[in-house]
Amino acid sequence: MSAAFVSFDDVSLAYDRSGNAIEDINLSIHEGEFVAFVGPSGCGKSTFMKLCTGLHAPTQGKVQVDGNPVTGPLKISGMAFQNANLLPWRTTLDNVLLPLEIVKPYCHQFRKRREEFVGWARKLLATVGLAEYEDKYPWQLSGGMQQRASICRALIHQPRLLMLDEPFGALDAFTREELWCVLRDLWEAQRFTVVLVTHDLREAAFLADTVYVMSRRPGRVIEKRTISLERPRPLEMTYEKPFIDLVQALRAQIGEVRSS
Ligand SMILES: Nc1ncnc2c1ncn2[C@@H]1O[C@H](COP(=O)(O)OP(=O)(O)OP(=O)(O)O)[C@@H](O)[C@H]1O
Repeated sequence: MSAAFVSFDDVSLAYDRSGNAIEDINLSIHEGEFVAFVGPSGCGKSTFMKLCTGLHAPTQGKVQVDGNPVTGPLKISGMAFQNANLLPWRTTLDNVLLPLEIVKPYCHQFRKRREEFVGWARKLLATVGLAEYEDKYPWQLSGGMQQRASICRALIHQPRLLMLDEPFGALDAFTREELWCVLRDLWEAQRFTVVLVTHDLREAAFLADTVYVMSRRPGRVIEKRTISLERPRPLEMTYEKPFIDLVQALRAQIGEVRSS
C-alpha cells in the first residue's frame, strides 16, 4: 500500500458555538483510491469536503494532502456539485476551459498555449460524449449533458484529487446510471483520487473502493467498508445478488444511524 494521499488525524470542526459539525475523524485515502461518503442529511459530508480542499480549517486535528498540511484552497483538486453551475454566456468548450484561465500555472500560459488547451478540452468532451456540443450554450444542453460538461471542467487541469458533492443528485435515474459509467471510465483511464459525497447507496457501492458511513451530527465515521466487487464493474452487476446484498447492508446501517 502506498503512503496516504489524504489524511485526517483526530479532525473536528465547529463552525460556531453550536458544537462540532464533524468530530474525531481519522482516516487515510490512498492516491488513486475512489472513496464515497454516505450518511444522513446534515452529518457533515460537505464539511469533510471543505476541510479536504482547504475551504475551512479544522478546529482541532490535522488535515494533510500529499504529505503537506492543508492551509488554504487546494490547487490540485477539481470539484463538481449537484448543480452543474456552467456560465450561461460561455459555450460548453469555453466553460470547460475556465479553470485553465484561472488556476496556476496554466493561467499564465493560457494565451500562448490556448490551442493546446482547446485540444485537451475537445478530447475530454469527446470522452464523455459531448463532441458535438462544444459550441452549444448551457441552456441548449440537457441536465445530464450539463453535468458531463461540469465533470470535464473539474478534470481539465488534470487534478490529482477530484471532489464530487452529489454530482448526479438532480438527474433522473437513467441519466444518473449513464454518468456513473462515464465517471467509472474516466477514473479507470486516469486514476485520479476521488472523494464522492452521495445519498445514493447504489452509486457509492458501484463506484467506490471504500465507503465511509457517517453518524448523525456531530458526524463521525462509524464504518469503513471496503467494496471488493471486481473491476471493471459493468452496470449489469448492480442487478446481481452480491451487489444487492451490499446495498441492503449499507441501507440497514444508515437506517440504524437515522433512528439512533
Ligand atoms: N457555514 C456553516 N456555518 C454554520 N453551520 C454550518 C455551516 N455549514 C454547515 N453547517 C452545519 O454543519 C452540519 C453539517 O453540514 P454539512 O453540509 O457538512 O452536512 P451534509 O452531510 O453535507 O448534509 P446534506 O446531506 O444535507 O447535504 C449541519 O448541521 C449544518 O447545518
